[in-house]
Amino acid sequence: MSSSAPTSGTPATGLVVAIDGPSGSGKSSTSRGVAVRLGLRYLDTGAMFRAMTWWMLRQGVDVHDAAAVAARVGEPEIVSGTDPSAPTITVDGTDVATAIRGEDVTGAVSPVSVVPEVRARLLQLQRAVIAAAPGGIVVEGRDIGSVVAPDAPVKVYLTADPAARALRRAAEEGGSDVSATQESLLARDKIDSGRATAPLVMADGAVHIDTTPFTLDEVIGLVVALVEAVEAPA
Ligand SMILES: Nc1ncnc2c1ncn2[C@@H]1O[C@H](COP(=O)(O)OP(=O)(O)OP(=O)(O)O)[C@@H](O)[C@H]1O
Ligand SMILES: Nc1ccn([C@H]2C[C@H](O)[C@@H](COP(=O)(O)O)O2)c(=O)n1
Repeated sequence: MSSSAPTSGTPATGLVVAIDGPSGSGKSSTSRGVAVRLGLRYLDTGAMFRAMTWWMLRQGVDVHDAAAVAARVGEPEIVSGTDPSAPTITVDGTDVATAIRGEDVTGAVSPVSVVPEVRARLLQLQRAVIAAAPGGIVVEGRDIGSVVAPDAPVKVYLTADPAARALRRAAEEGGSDVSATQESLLARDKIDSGRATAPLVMADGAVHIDTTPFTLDEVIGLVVALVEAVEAPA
């Protein structure tokens, strides 16, 4: 683990644990595990970008036309349920939890995510969810520690070797092609890190955990220890 300098200030809301990192580094599984162990809420911001993308595709919007995407960004109602044992996501009342994991959405989410109007709309929704979780929340994505909740008292940046990430993802998907999976992860990393607005970066004050040698339970334990250290009385 390594850490850069801490930021100053505390959030106006309850405890926020910000977890960022590249695709397949273990953000969702770690965040849910930490939230369950600590009795916190959980928000998957990637699911919100996927939900927006799902809606654009369904409306026939050309996802490579940023102006066309920006023009429609205010229309869908995206609602995230924050129970870490059973997170939900709906668009205009339709459960899209399964649909947003399809190849069509995965292939289109990067161009939608770079559109500044998309990021601005989802940032507003993300901050509203955080504000509605006064007991504390674990929030995961790409820009949580840098943009969404820069004052979060616990910030974690998860990574893993591309080969480990591809193997884990392929195993999850029932043995899909590992090298194709790795290529797709790396392509999304490149876009996420290279975009002008809210690129994937390790936020100031974040603790870096390379999860490659650790089991999921071990990584959850490391993050829980970081939270407990922050919450312990001086
Ligand atoms: N430390 C770990 N050891 C082994 N497997 C892990 C570990 N962390 C996560 N995994 C597994 O790796 C896969 C990817 O994890 P997860 O979906 O949590 O990553 P992610 O960073 O949220 O991905 P994405 O950004 O694409 O949503 C899952 O099958 C998960 O169970
Ligand atoms: N805070 C976030 C969260 C996600 N994205 C984008 C980048 C990803 O490729 C895509 C899907 O996220 P995933 O489900 O893989 O976590 O959404 C983002 O730009 N900012």
